[in-house]
Amino acid sequence: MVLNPVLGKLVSKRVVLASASPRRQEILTNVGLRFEVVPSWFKETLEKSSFAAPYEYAVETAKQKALEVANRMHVKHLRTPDVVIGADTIVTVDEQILEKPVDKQDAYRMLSRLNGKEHSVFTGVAIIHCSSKDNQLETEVTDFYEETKVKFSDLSEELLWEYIHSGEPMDKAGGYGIQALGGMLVEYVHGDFLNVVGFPLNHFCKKLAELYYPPPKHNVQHKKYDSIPSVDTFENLSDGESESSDFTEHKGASKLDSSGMCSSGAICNSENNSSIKTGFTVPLENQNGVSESAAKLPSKILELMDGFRASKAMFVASKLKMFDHLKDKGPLKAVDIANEVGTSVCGTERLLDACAALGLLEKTPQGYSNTDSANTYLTSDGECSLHGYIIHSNDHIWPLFTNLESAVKEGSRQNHRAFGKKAEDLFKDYYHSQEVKQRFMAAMHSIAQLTARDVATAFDLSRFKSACDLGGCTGALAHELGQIYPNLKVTVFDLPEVIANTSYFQPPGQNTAPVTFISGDFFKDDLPEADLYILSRILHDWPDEKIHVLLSKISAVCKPGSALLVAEIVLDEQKTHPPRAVLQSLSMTEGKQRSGSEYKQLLEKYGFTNVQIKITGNLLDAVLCFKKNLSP
Ligand SMILES: Cc1cn([C@H]2C[C@H](O)[C@@H](COP(=O)(O)OP(=O)(O)OP(=O)(O)O)O2)c(=O)[nH]c1=O
Repeated sequence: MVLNPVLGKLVSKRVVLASASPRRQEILTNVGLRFEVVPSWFKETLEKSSFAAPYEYAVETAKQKALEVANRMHVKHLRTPDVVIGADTIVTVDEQILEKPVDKQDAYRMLSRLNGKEHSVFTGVAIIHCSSKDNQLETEVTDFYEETKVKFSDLSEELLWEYIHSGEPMDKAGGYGIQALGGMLVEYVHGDFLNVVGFPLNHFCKKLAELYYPPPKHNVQHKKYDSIPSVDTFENLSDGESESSDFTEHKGASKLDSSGMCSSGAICNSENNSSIKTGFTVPLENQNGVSESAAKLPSKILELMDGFRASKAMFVASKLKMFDHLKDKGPLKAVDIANEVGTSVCGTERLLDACAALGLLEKTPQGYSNTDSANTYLTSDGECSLHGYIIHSNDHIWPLFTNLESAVKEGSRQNHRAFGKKAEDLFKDYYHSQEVKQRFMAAMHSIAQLTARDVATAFDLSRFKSACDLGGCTGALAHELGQIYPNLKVTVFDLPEVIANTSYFQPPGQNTAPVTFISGDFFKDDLPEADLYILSRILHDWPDEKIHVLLSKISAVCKPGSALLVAEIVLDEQKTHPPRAVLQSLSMTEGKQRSGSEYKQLLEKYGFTNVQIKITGNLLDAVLCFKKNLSP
């Protein structure tokens, strides 16, 4: 798919859409972009008269919306995003800016002004690349706008009021929605239709192309200075062709040279570029004007080369519970931590420095202390602790990955090489060793806690009265469902040895809705009755024969109208995104990761219909489907 290289650049980044507009969310979701939605709290109250042109107002508002979210996420939630996207749509007629109407009279005033005339719709967009240095947020703003001309027919008063009473105008700039009933008012549109709906997708992709795929420097002298992106079409972009651009990518940085110019020679963001970073590598020219690749920095490859060191440093610091010690007692010197943990002073110092370099710890003359992220995610009792999963990754997944070469050669999981045992024997360990069992459950619990809200809210499940989470382990998702849907009776169905160990993981306090735990084997035993069944992170692990047994059973107990909710990472149709899922496949379980169409096909095969897929942009996506009504 030709667009992949452009949007693909955002895949590994934490992207946030700073907008409550459902249209913007839909436009970006439809092209496969994964993002979080954090609506901006910025009040759209900039003084309009202070802007020379209406689009400047829209661009500035978009920028302020995005900056507010970037700052808030950095300060309050301590989750600095990589990219924040903000947008603002306005309608202008007779040099007046129209935003969203405040009431029906206001809508009437707006629509009357547009009646029978041509007007402009401007959307300002800001793309903010964020990074955190010494706990300070650093931002680089790229912004642009798009104009579309729209002409309304001559409309009667009656029609205008009928339209206003439909309620549609209220949350829309200019008081109309071209994508729905408002489309009937419109005689013609000149320009990008999606721009009117709230997001100029085409220009956005061109901007990304300009940022991530700057053309070679030798174009510089001859290129006209304008604000039009230097890459006009995407057709010529493919990952193969863009190899050199990959090598010149710098995290969170637009491609500007030290003069503030795009390497294309276009003045980057002549529309308004609020920060300019210097020192980017641009291809050098030799005396013949031919660009050389001497200065290219393969940052992506260097990052991958070192990635395993970074993972292991975090794993070992977690395993030695250094983050736990620092949470209780920090700041501490390396020698104190070494004494507490029983490690060498020099080794501990190196490990702590590595963690500081990775942004997990802060180092001051008083010693080392946890960053807020470390407190939240890396301590074993942190609010959203990932400790269990990290230990599982260190003890179980790491040894498997060190045998990846054999796994690829043989096409099978490498338990025998990694642990000196066959898969069946390892499974016996799981049965017999309390420690192994608890470690595994803690791993599942930490991931389930982190993903539960996304899964529980991916669809409106309020119509269901009872739900059964098959393989629901510690009940983390079940509790979240109970919180969100207080009338839902939730049951967790899992193996007896799992159910016997769930008490340790139950949330404290009486305020949570009760969850019922029932033990059984979902491949063999009768399933509890429910009108919503849930399979969260189950299907990707099992081979087709087992999935056949499981889905046949669920389908058989599901009454028509009952539903099945599947939570998995849904691959794109090319099966190369998101990378997390693709890399997980390398564990070589007998199961596999699937794309949206593969899930649809699979579920339809077992009598489910109306398959809906929600890409959450986070760790797990969700698929909801309904048991078909029996044919009459
Ligand atoms: C003209 C027009 C606007 N719109 C919408 C797009 C925007 O959502 C809205 C303009 O308001 P905005 O202030 O741009 O956006 P918003 O309030 O919906 O969301 P946020 O501020 O959180 O980003 O009008 C349509 O949906 N159809 C149309 O035809």
